[in-house]
Amino acid sequence: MNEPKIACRNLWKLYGADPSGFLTQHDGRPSIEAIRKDGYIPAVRDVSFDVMPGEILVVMGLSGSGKSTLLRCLARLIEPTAGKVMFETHDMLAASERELIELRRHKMGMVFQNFALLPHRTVLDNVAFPLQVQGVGRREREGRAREVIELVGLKGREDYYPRELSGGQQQRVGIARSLAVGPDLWFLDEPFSALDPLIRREMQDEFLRLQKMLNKTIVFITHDFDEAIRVADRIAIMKDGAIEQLGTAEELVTRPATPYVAKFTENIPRDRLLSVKSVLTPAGSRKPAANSIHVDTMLTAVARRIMTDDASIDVVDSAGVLVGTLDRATYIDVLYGQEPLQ
Ligand SMILES: Nc1ncnc2c1ncn2[C@@H]1O[C@H](COP(=O)(O)OP(=O)(O)OP(=O)(O)O)[C@@H](O)[C@H]1O
Repeated sequence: MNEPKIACRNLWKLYGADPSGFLTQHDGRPSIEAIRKDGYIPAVRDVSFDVMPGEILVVMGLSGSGKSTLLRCLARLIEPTAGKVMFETHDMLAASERELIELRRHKMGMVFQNFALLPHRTVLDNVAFPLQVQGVGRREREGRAREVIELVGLKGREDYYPRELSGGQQQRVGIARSLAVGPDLWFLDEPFSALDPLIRREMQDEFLRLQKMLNKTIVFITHDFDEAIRVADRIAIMKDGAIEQLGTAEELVTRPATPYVAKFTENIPRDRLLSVKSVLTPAGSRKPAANSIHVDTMLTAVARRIMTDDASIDVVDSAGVLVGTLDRATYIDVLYGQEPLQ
């Protein structure tokens, strides 16, 4: 059985006069109304989840919903008010300052939206910097830095200064720097939000390419649903410090747990997320037509045929058995929101 890389249980972070005392007064589970009434700010509210090795968990939510605070509580850059965070076998909230520094230096990588590069150091020195802090000798750290610089596509720019690079290139330096220590766990807080849309997409591709090779465990914050859909294994949607729902993009869209999630996801282009499975009309048992399609086909891939062919389409499973049919009316209703999904 695979153990989670991060397990977080009943995590709270309240801002205000006496958050711990307030939580105790309310048996550790105050309502949002009680929190507001007493003037506390619910930055993180009773959050529990696991992130499995190699998984990309995306955290989404409106501004102020608690995404950054949650991420920082996981690394204990912010002290949670209550709860538990396990990173592998390490109890993060019981760890000493010294252990925390060691864990952050050796096992965690962090990338934030303002790349925070050192302006008077070259690309090579910026990337090698975390290794220098670890006390790694010059030859070894520069060798490692060159490797990750090549990995992020910046070979040849080792001697440039940050001001001589574009925004996207600077962000690559930030990514290379966070990778230099070979972290197991990668925290990314809106890493691409300062970039213009084309470069942003390029960086997402680059990120996915890297992740394919490196297979890190990642917690990734973004405001942008397009970005979330591209990179996430699962998505957590936060509101007022709590996780409203955590699931795959398809689950959030097809089975929203709350009206808030339904509203939050209503503008996601469904054809990119949903497969034929979500729009099947039952069919009896008969021999499927020769031009039938597989049940896992994405809706976007059948758009042309649906629009040009008046007949409904037979849908089969991997064994070639008829599992239902797909017709134009249901397809349009599901995609354009006329029909609740099954
Ligand atoms: N040091 C602090 N003192 C008081 N309140 C704080 C502090 N830091 C954050 N907050 C509050 O906690 C809540 C969550 O903030 P947080 O920065 O985690 O939100 P976010 O979802 O990351 O927002 P954004 O998308 O704008 O970055 C907000 O209401 C914020 O004002």
